[in-house]
Amino acid sequence: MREAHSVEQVRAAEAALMAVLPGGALMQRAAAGLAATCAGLLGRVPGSRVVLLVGSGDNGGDALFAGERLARRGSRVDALLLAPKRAHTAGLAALRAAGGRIHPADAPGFLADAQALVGGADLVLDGIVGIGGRGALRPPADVLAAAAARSRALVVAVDLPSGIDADTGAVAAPPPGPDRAAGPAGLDAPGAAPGPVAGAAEAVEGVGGAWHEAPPRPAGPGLPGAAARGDLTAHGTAAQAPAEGDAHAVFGTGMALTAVRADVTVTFGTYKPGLLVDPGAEYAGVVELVGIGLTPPAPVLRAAQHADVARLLPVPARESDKYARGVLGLVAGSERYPGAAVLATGAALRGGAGAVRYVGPRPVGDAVLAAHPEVLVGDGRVQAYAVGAGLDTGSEARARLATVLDAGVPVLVDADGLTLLAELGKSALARVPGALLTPHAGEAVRLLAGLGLATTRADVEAERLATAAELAAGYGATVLLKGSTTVIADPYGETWANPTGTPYLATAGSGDVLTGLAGALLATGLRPVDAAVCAAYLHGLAGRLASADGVPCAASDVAAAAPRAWAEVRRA
Ligand SMILES: NC(=O)C1=CN([C@@H]2O[C@H](COP(=O)(O)OP(=O)(O)OC[C@H]3O[C@@H](n4cnc5c(N)ncnc54)[C@H](OP(=O)(O)O)[C@@H]3O)[C@@H](O)[C@H]2O)[C@@H](O)CC1
Ligand SMILES: Nc1ncnc2c1ncn2[C@@H]1O[C@H](COP(=O)(O)OP(=O)(O)O)[C@@H](O)[C@H]1O
Ligand SMILES: [K+]
Repeated sequence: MREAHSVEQVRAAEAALMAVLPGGALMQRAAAGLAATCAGLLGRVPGSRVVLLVGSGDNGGDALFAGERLARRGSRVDALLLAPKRAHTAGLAALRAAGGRIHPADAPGFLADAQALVGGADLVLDGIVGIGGRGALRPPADVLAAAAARSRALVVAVDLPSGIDADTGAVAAPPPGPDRAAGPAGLDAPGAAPGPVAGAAEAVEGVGGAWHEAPPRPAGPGLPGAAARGDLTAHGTAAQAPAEGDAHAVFGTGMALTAVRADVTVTFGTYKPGLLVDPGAEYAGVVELVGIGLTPPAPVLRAAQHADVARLLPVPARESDKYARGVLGLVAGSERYPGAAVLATGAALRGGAGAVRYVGPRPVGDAVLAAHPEVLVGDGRVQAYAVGAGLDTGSEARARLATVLDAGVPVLVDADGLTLLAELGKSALARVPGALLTPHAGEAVRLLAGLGLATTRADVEAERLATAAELAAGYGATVLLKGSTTVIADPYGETWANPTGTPYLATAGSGDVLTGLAGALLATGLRPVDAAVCAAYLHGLAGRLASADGVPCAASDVAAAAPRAWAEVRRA
């Protein structure tokens, strides 16, 4: 399991450790781990070209000391000091002593030289800001972040990609204005007002190493799954990329980034939530954790791995029968949307329950039976309900929802069921012993409106953790908020980020498949939060398997791949 801690928790743990260690020891531990990862990525260290982007705080200090270690092993190291007067003094002296070259941002011609160095580097180390960062990158860091994204160098972020919010994963929008001016003293200039934007185009696995079957990224020399930079379009900048060193072209086309896009992030002591949640997770690339001896308290966010899910997945006992394994009642589909019922039942049959009972209009039941003859049709006893996929919002749907919410068993509410729930308000869940709500961002907006809170889809997408927690507390239910990073929050404060998935899951009916899996797991007796964590994980993995080699998949392919996902998890 990956555990993430807030900046406040990291600072407290760091202070406790620093009180009993000699000065500078923590930074040396961090720098040693960082240099070791960089050396592994470079493969051959002597003769390699390493460029350090050095900001004004300890994040820059880490980069300088790691640069010192690489210089001593034969790398050519160039440090670009973005705030020369405030660069880490001891780190600077150490790098100088090891033969590193220092380039202060207030030197004439700095920007053009800096871009040329970044363009020719094998590895760029991003030590601009770490957990002390606030808002968008300031000039000239923003321009150098863009240069790093264009270059063929591997970009390694120190602790976290500069510019992402460590606690939320939000990436600030660029400040308003036609072109961004950059000056030598730019990093000391006032910061931009933060405002989140969605992450850009690259498809990555989110949390590196979580995957036994990594996505098809070209492998770097030393770290399996890490990308060797070769494809400019991966960073969405190739079409506009100006010639290296052409500062005018850079400013003329507004080529600046509000955050660094890393291939690899080396983070210290513990994961930061922003590394596990998009858009930050996408900017972080593959994340490596370097232990520095911190002992932080309970995490604010967790991300499951195969073994965690394997421990939770139900296994039938020797003398189980289908009722003991759990029966899911699926209240889904309508004459208008019969497919949702067919998809959800198909997935539910692969979700570990003993039986799936379909409850709904007769013609839909016939369609379900035609596709899945093993489904029971009609009312009967169940251990959990899943209600809402393709249900419609008319009077019949309302009556069905009311019956389910009164049945005294755990209930998963999805899609149209959520629209109706938002109208009814949280009191509608009063008699449900364990509710699981599975909104996408648009449905989350409606649910928040049901609590009297106005927001937008963009705000939900930028603040996924806060939104899920707010809904969980407001409705007294577990909430699985779907999206490029699916996050899960229960009403007692437990929060998870799902590390599996692929943008190929953005296909019609994919949410119905998730409903089927999660509903079945709920019926087996898992706690709603555990059912949600397992279902999201399996769904993401199944999506990856169904779209292997970049072949688009349909939602029914995702359901069909669920047993393979299950098997892969179990093998762990
Ligand atoms: N915690 C631990 O256990 C350990 C922590 N360690 C390391 O320390 C790091 C934290 O160091 P830190 O506290 O010095 O802050 P840091 O991230 O360098 O940034 C602060 C500076 O950045 C500036 N700045 C802010 N926003 C900006 C922006 N948008 N764009 C540009 N600049 C911006 C800000 O300037 P100001 O706002 O004051 O003008 C200030 O000067 C941590 O991430 C890890 O790497 C390890 O060494 C060992 C163990
Ligand atoms: N860009 C993306 N990356 C990864 N997963 C995604 C992405 N977009 C959507 N998904 C996943 O696909 C599913 C879509 O569900 P939903 O929005 O309910 O679709 P539908 O209503 O068509 O079934 C969710 O599990 C969501 O997390
Ligand atoms: K950084």
